[in-house]
Parts: sequence; structure tokens; C-alpha cells
Amino acid sequence: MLDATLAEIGPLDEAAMAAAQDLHARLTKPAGSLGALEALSVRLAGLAGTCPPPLPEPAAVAIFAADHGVHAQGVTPWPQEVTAQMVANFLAGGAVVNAFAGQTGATVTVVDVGVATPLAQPKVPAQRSGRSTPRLVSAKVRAGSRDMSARPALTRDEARSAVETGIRVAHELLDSGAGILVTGDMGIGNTTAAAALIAAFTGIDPAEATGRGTGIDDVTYARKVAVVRAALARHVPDPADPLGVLAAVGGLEHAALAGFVLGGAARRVPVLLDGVSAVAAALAAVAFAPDAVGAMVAGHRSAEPGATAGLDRLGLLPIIDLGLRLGEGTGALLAYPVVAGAVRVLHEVATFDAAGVSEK
Ligand SMILES: Cc1cc2ncn([C@H]3O[C@H](COP(=O)(O)O)[C@@H](O)[C@H]3O)c2cc1C
Ligand SMILES: O=C(O)c1cccnc1
Repeated sequence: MLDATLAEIGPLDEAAMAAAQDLHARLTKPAGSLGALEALSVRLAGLAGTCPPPLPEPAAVAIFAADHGVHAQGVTPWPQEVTAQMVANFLAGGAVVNAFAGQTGATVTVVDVGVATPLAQPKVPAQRSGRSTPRLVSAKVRAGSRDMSARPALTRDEARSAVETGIRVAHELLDSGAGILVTGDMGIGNTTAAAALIAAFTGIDPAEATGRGTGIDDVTYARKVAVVRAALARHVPDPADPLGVLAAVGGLEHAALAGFVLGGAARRVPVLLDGVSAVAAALAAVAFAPDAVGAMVAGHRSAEPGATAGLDRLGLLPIIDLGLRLGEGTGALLAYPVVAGAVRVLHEVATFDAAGVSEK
């Protein structure tokens, strides 16, 4: 399934991009006045292979949840159980991601690819008016990854299975009518794995890739950098072998997110990336299929330094930059109206000719 997906991912359609460029020149606005939105809409035309590209609606956020054996190394102050507890909160509609999804009409799907502790029952009644009910997909590959500082976090088969889960979820959401995929993550300890993945794929030093995650003191931070450094020194992952990198130092949610991105790219639908875990997964996705970058839209610049390094490597400009460092899909959902606006211009704005507006 992974190989079939990779075979479907191709380059942007040049003719559709030229048509979008040409249309932009004829719309009732000074050329270039929509700044980065113009290039974004042109690229999305190239992705869809048609101008204008379909409006990217509705949005569907998938929150991939998993735990991390490296939690045992004291890289985060939060107990591991918070992953399962937050899954219950997502399903109850009580998390920040639910608030932002409700605001943009996005559906919320929570995918358990590797939560280690039993899922708690959702406590708060689910519904607020006009919002769809969050859905749980149970696709546990194993109960958390292994501790990357002692052994590979995953076997290659486990990593592949998580990647394929992400591909499957992308197809399911698109088959249900989603017009854009939005990445989300939940996994206590996952900024350690994300930093290790980003260092492995970009070659930057672990100290540059590692951030303070949920917020840690200097002692914990130094330990976190040392854990990432030691894991990379132990496994020496080959950046040209994305499954090997994911297995060595990844999390199950990172592997699934990589598959989710690849699934969107194979269906030529945009994938809106959230924070540092999404960026780590996006690096894996381009290592699998370089053309997958054509489907990626960077929602925001996470405060995690590895995210900026990863976005630079991918050549992606984040839409918003507000110092967010939450994950869940929150930054990407805030950026969603900007992406939708970029495409809407190509659908609704009149040409100079049609509107009778004089050109210079
Ligand atoms: C209550 C709570 C809600 C969250 N929602 C997202 N994260 C974010 O923080 C975690 C990663 O940070 P670290 O690597 O420092 O553990 C992930 O679960 C991520 O999604 C949360 C974290 C907490 C505590
Ligand atoms: O920006 C992120 O993606 C992030 C930062 C801290 C913790 N979890 C996620």
C-alpha cells in the first residue's frame, strides 16, 4: 500500500499553474497585491491540475495520538497518562483543537496509533451547536514506542504499519468529502522524537533541533538534548531511508502523520501542516516522495526551533507566526481561512474586463 501510494505522487501541473498565474493578472487588483496568497493559490491549482482549484472545504483534522518510551528518560514533566486523558478531552470536544475546529467547520478525527494507557471515558458532553461530533479511530500499532535511547523505537514493520494507517485515514477523510487535510498530534514526549527526526533528516545538531516542548527547565532541557544526541549516535539513521529513521527514533504518530501527508499528496489535495511533529513527519514524507512537498502548506511557525529548521529544508513559508507551541492541529486550523481565502479569490473575484475597471 505504501509503495502504491508513493507511485501515485507526481509533480505539480504546469498548465494549471500558468492558467492561475494568468487569471491573477486579470483580476481586479494590482498585480502581486495579495502577496504570498498568489503563489499559494497558483501552487494549489498545480496540485489539483485545474484552475481554479476546488475550494478547500470542508477541512478535516486528524489528531494522531501515541505514547513514547523515551518518556522514561525524564524529557517532559507531564505524566504519560495525559495522552489518553487528552484523547478523551478531544472526543468530548473540550480541547483547544475542538474550539478552533468548530470555528472553521472542520471535522475532528482522533486516531489512536499507539496510546500506552487505557483511554478514559470522555467526561464533558460532546455537542456544541453546529459542530460535528469528534470520531475515534482505533488503530493501535503497539502501546507506545520503545525508548529510543536504549533500542530502536519501532520495528520497520511497526513503522510501516503506522504509515499505512495514516494513508488509510487520509483516504477515508477524503472519501467522506474533505477538501483539505489538517495534521494534528497528541503524545506526551513527542517533541523529543520530533527533534530527533528533524536532526536525522536535516543533519542539524540535536541542540538546534530540540526545544522546550510543553515548557521545561534548563536541567530537563539539557537532558532532552543529550537523549536526542545519544539516540542518534546509537542508531545512526540514514536520512535516505525514511522508514529506518522513523523506526529508530520516531513516534507512531509521526509515522502515521507521514502517511497522512503522503495520502493527501497522492490524492492531490492540500495538507495543512501544524507544528513540530507535522514538520518532522513532512520531512519523512519528502524522503519517501520528493514531490509530496507540492501538497504541503505550512500552517504556522511553531516555537520549537526544529520546526523552523524543517520548514526551511522543505522550502515552506509558514502562514502564521504567533509563538504557538501546542500542537493538536491548532496552529494549522488558525491558518485555514487564509488558505481558503487564497483559493476563493480565483473563484469569485471579477476580471478587469468583466467588472469594467480600467487597467493602468
Ligand atoms: C495538557 C496538554 C495538552 C496538549 N495538547 C498538545 N500537547 C502537546 O504537548 C506534547 C508534547 O510536548 P512534550 O514533548 O514536552 O511532552 C504533545 O502531546 C503535544 O501534542 C499537549 C500537552 C499537554 C500537557
Ligand atoms: O509547536 C508544537 O507543535 C508543539 C510544541 C510543544 C508541544 N507540543 C507541540
